[in-house]
Amino acid sequence: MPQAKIGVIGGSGLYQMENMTDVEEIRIQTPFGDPSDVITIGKVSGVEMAFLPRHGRGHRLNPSEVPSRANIWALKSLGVEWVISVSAVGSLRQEIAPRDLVIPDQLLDRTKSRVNSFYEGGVVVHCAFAEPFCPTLSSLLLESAHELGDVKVHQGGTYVCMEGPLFSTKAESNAYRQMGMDIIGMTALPEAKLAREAELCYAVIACATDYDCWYESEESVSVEMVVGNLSANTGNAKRILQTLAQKLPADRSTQACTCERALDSAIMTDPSLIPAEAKEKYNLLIGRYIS
Ligand SMILES: CSC[C@H]1O[C@H](OP(=O)(O)O)[C@H](O)[C@@H]1O
Ligand SMILES: Nc1ncnc2[nH]cnc12
Repeated sequence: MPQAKIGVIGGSGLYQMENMTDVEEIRIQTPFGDPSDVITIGKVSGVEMAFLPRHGRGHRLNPSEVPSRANIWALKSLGVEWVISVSAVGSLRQEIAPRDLVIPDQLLDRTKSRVNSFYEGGVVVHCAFAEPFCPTLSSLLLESAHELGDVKVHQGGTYVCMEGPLFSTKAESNAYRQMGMDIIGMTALPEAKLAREAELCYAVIACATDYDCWYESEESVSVEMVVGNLSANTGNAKRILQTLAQKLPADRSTQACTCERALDSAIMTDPSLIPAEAKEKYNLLIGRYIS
């Protein structure tokens, strides 16, 4: 099986990476079903990268249907350590204009019907999630975006993740603004939680496509508006990934982030009481802690 250290989950508008060379498509099965689509492995700036379109090619899966457990598991099984999500978001702040990029540093969960954890069936795990995005990866993304020179990028901000698939009401949009949220989307959760449970470094390039529906002098969000602004944004996201690929350190243990050891002291269940079948099932994620 080919391996890659970098995984990219493409969101709305990003279904393939044309700047990849030496590409190979692989279909991966996981204990949590099939990922959103085949995974393309290839080289970007000479570095191995695995690419997975979150909604499937042709955008067939709505945000609630995205098989996040299978997606994160599949990337982990390829040896991925760094996961970058490219995501379309609405802006809840005047200063974050459509086509700007944001590297968020906080998350608020407003999803209602998603499974948030890998662990069940006799394995209980409580990971720290105070810092939901990897600070190392986020700052390298920011640095890469700044180096492009012609992209407006905002450092930090809170991403509120709603269930969807309908967009928000004006009451909701204004309430999120009053709560201090900066951008809104439908997909960073449970992805970020699952990445943490799989000890992956995870960060988001959020591409602002609209002002949601709070801004009285602007048209409310529509798919047409999102798609119109996305083509410029996804092009910039691809350029950032090209720069980032050359910056990622070979060894995560030298970095300040603790993502690589997120399960240290997080597994509550007495290993001797974990059922043999659960041990086998979760070997990829927790084998080194329970054997
Ligand atoms: C097409 S607009 C709504 C859709 O776009 C975002 O998806 P993604 O984060 O995968 O880029 C948003 O979360 C919604 O799923
Ligand atoms: N306004 C919005 N709300 C939720 N998800 C979005 N994705 C892009 N724009 C969005």
